[in-house]
Amino acid sequence: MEQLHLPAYHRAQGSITLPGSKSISNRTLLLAALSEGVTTIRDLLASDDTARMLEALQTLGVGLENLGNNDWVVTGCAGKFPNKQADLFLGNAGTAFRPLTAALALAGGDYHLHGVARMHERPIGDLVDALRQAGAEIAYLGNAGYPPLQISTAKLDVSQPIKIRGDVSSQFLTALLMALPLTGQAATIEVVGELISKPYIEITLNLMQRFGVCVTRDSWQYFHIAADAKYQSPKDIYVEGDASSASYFIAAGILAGDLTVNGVGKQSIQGDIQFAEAAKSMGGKLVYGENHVHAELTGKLRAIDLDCNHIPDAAMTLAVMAMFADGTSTLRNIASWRVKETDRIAAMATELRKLGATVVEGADFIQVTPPTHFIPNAVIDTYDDHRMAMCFSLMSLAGIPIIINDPKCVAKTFPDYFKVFASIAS
Ligand SMILES: O=C(O)C1=C[C@@H](OP(=O)(O)O)[C@@H](O)[C@H](O)C1
Ligand SMILES: C=C(OP(=O)(O)O)C(=O)O
Repeated sequence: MEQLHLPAYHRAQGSITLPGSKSISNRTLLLAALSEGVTTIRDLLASDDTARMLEALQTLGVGLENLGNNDWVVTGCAGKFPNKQADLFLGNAGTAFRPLTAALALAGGDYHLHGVARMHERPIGDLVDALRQAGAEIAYLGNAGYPPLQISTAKLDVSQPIKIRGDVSSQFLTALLMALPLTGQAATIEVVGELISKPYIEITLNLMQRFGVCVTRDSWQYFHIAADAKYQSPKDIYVEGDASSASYFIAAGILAGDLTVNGVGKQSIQGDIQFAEAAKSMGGKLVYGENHVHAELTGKLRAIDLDCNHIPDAAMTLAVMAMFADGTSTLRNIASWRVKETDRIAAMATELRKLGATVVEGADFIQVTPPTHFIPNAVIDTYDDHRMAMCFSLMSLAGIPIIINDPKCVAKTFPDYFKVFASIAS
């Protein structure tokens, strides 16, 4: 297994420019394909997750042109995918797998959707249950409730409200929302139970509107799509920097330096920009700009006790920052960590303990008490989870040498992470 030895750094200085948002990139690619017209997408993320979406759209027969410099041209097919039969490998990309499941189930055709082994352990039953209410034909090819899936053409009927659970993943609601305009019928969604990761639904609604479909809603429980809803290309659309990726460099500035993070700012449509508020509550010294955040050395941090349901990805960065706080920190309402790239509560607890931390893990929380003495040169397992690798790199900025196993797992959303990290660390 490849290992990356990070030495004891003591300074993070300079500026970095973020890659495009994964969540915005994959939504924008799919919405452009579901639209009439040609869309030029600027600053698209180039990573494993977007590569899986691009490959899938190409296999489906959607016109794609790479202009270089992360700019792409998508020739929309209005959801009438030219290829009605396809085998789609989607890796571990939740933002490809879930939305494509819904779009293909409602567009019609014979499609085999599969991914890496971990994707076949990530639940999708709540989305399949909702799509089946609309008449979709979806079969589980492995364990019930999980990928891989076989989708077949079906006779759809969305005349009745579609009930969907949102307490395992918000991506199921995202997927259903984005796909329903394909039916050409008015449709109502009723969310059953608590909806998690709500800011990602805001991203979905924002981008659907950019592509001409306005969803009316009653808070977080009812969403309505009109019969004449039809996606139209906005012609040009820019992808803002990834706010989850920003968290690592905001934390780097707070822990060791004087760092400007370009690509996200107070105008960001991403929920993970609220990581900055959480970091400030720990004492982090931050200044927002229109399209950047500046972070500087803060010294001892304050421990926090925070409901992190709105920032599930960036909350992992808080868990590592908690190692430099003046007491025990608790990150709550993060049950979804258990069904992501790995069981993130278990993984985070296991790896933080290797550094000497005392960690209590619950069904939906993690409690971190920093050690009095850090254990140097800990060998960190990353569980094929990009965020584990990126989070733990931060330890080195506090003068703690650390070894990261399988560092290339960052390719899921940030292939150049360690190159960018090395450019600011000293
Ligand atoms: O909709 C999205 O783009 C995402 C939603 C979140 O997942 P959950 O809704 O499952 O928490 C987040 O963890 C993921 O990285 C991206
Ligand atoms: C959970 C994540 O990804 P996804 O669900 O989109 O695979 C993530 O990027 O942390």
